[in-house]
Amino acid sequence: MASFLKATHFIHSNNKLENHAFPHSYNNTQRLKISTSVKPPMAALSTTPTVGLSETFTRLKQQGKVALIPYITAGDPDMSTTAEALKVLDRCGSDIIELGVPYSDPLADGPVIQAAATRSLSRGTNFAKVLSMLKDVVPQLSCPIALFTYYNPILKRGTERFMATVRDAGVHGLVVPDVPLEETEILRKEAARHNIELVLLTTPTTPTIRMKAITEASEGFVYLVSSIGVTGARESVSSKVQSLLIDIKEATSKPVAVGFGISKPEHVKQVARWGADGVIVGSAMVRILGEAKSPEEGLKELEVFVTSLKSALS
Ligand SMILES: O=P(O)(O)OC[C@@H](O)[C@@H](O)c1c[nH]c2ccccc12
Repeated sequence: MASFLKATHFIHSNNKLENHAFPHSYNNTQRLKISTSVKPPMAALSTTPTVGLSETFTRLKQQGKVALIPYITAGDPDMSTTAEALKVLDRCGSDIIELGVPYSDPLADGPVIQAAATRSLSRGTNFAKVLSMLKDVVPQLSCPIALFTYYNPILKRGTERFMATVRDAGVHGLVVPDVPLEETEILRKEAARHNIELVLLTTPTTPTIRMKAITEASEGFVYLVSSIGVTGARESVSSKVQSLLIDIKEATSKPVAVGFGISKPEHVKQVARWGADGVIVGSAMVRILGEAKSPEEGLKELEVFVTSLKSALS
């Protein structure tokens, strides 16, 4: 519990989101061995076997493409719509999907995602239900899933059991925003052992030395938070992102995806032009599903929206 309290305190007191870094506890060669020797059980049933996050970026880079990474909250408006939404997003060219586990105290989220989490929880969504939905749906997807969760569900289950469970559901990546890097060592170790790529975040206020440590420890990609504050659509993307991307790319050859406030095809184009390897769009997707007149309408609107973002990247 202590580490969770410290983690939440970290966000409250600094009003920012980032991870700290320890030097890598395992190297790339070891990592490669892990990824080739451990095959995801669910992917074997899939028509198009999914590859992990970093491999997805490698393939896209070879084609000169930038990854489109939508985020949605599981269980909003209901779990079967989430299952359908994952299929729609996949079919419309998403390269990775970030799926959020709803949490009652989502410190880093703005009003749209907070409201989605509240609705989802009030319908009875819990971690087990999200995982059982994923077990069904992941074999039908061609793109990998990065599960987004606050630290609490991990703490409750224990890191080892948590990683085994999410891996068993076919999840490839994990984003945990409320654990400072100093406390991610066990998470990273267990994630690597279960072939899960643990994505770490850096923000505009992260000092350079710390940013470097974060890029070194991050797996799959580096998540560049475009602006301080909480998630939510914004009018424009801060032009600071361009220089942040230059700095990060000087520090690492790992792919960098930008998120926070990206909600329009123009934003996506701009961020791609600045050299990002991926763009993450959350609140705009969540709003569509949450505000639609019916789940069917929401899915239709989601399809139109994600298609417009995808074509902005081609
Ligand atoms: O909602 P936005 O502004 O488009 O940002 C992406 C974001 O939704 C997703 O990655 C995310 C949802 N909740 C978070 C909390 C912290 C960091 C990232 C996230």
